[in-house]
Formats: sequence, C-alpha cells, structure tokens
Amino acid sequence: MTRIKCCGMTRIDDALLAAQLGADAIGVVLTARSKRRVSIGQAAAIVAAMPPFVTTVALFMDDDAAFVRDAVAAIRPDLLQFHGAETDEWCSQFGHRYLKAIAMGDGAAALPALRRYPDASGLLLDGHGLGEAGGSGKAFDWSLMPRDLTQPLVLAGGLVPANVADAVRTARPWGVDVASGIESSPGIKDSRKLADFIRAVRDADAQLEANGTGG
Ligand SMILES: O=C(O)c1ccccc1N[C@@H]1O[C@H](COP(=O)(O)O)[C@@H](O)[C@H]1O
Repeated sequence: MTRIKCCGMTRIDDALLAAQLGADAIGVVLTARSKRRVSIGQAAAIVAAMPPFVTTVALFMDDDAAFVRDAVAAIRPDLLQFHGAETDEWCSQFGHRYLKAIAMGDGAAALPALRRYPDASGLLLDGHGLGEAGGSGKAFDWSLMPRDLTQPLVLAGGLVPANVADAVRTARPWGVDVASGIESSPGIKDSRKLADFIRAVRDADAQLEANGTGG
C-alpha cells in the first residue's frame, strides 16, 4: 500500500478531512520560504487536533537550528522534513526521526545526493531544482526513482489527482507527498481534489495488487 502525505496544512478542518479520507500523514510548513507557512502556534494546534495513527510532519528548509528546536518542542510532530542544503549530521542533531528531501529538478545529476543521508528515516524525491523551494508543483522524471536503496522513498513534486496513479505505477514509491495538487490556492485545500487524490492512489494500489505486482 502506498502511504499518502498531504502537506502544507494551514487549517485544522483541512487536516481532519485528509485524515478522514484516509491520508496516512499530514504536514505543516514552518519555513519562511513558503506560501503555506504557518506559525509555531498554528502548527501546534493542527498537530494536536489529529486523530491517532495519522503521522504529523513539520517541514523546514535551511532554517536556524534554534528555530527548529523551538518548533519541535512546541509542536511535537512525529517526523521532521528538511528541504534545503542541510547535511545528515545537521538533520540528526534534533534527535528526531526525519525525512530528507532531494531536489530532482536537475535529473540524474541529483542521484548521488540520495546516498548522503544514512540517518534519514526516508528520502523524499521532489521535482524542484537545487536551491529552489518545494511546493512548486514541478514534477521530475519518475523513471529516475532508484530501486536499490534500502531507505523508503517518497515521491513528490507536481502530483495531482490525474497523474498520481501513473506515478505510483511507474515509480512504485513507499509513499507520495502532495501540496499544491490538492489546493484551490496556496495553503487552502480543495475537498474534491483531496478526495480524488486519495482515491486515485488507492485505486492504483488495488490494480497493482490485482495484477500480482503489488510488491
Ligand atoms: O509546500 C511548500 O510550500 C514547501 C516549501 C518549501 C519546501 C517544501 C515545500 N513543500 C513540499 O514540496 C513537495 C511538493 O509539493 P507540490 O505537491 O509539488 O506542491 C512536498 O513534499 C511538500 O511537502
């Protein structure tokens, strides 16, 4: 089964709807480099409202360590997600499980970076270029998804209800992550797109299972 994370939550009701519809994780964006940025207080309220068994993720990008520490203490997310030039050692300093995003916008040239985060719980391959912010709606060539890494791989970047089934079939990721593809405007989730996205992933999973290729 492909895990689904819905990122960039700014409203408790959107996050609750994602959970009700079957999302495995929701994300809150703390970095100033985002149109979906929420305050630490807003993020803490969204995370606190989540039901059990929904993983909560706090997203940062080249932020100060002191800011990350304060945010983690107040929000108490299950997982951190780093999108910038942070090193494995830097990401590990918080003693928290984390996902490291790798910018895949430059194609195969980005692949060596996937080997630089042995302490990450998983790697998130995003469609933006190196140094650019995520949440851009940019996709990358899904056939570049490596098959020989032991860490779980999360596919992100430019996923929408209409292409996510193809992405799952092509890249066979551990999970998918979406921000702009389920929105009516930055940070405002669209209930129809959210439902269609989750259904498309589950239908793709069911089809792979029926074909005996569900892995
Ligand atoms: O969502 C943001 O605003 C954001 C800002 C800075 C870094 C990452 C961000 N979001 C992450 O970007 C990817 C893909 O987003 P999209 O579906 O293409 O809009 C996803 O992992 C978000 O978590």
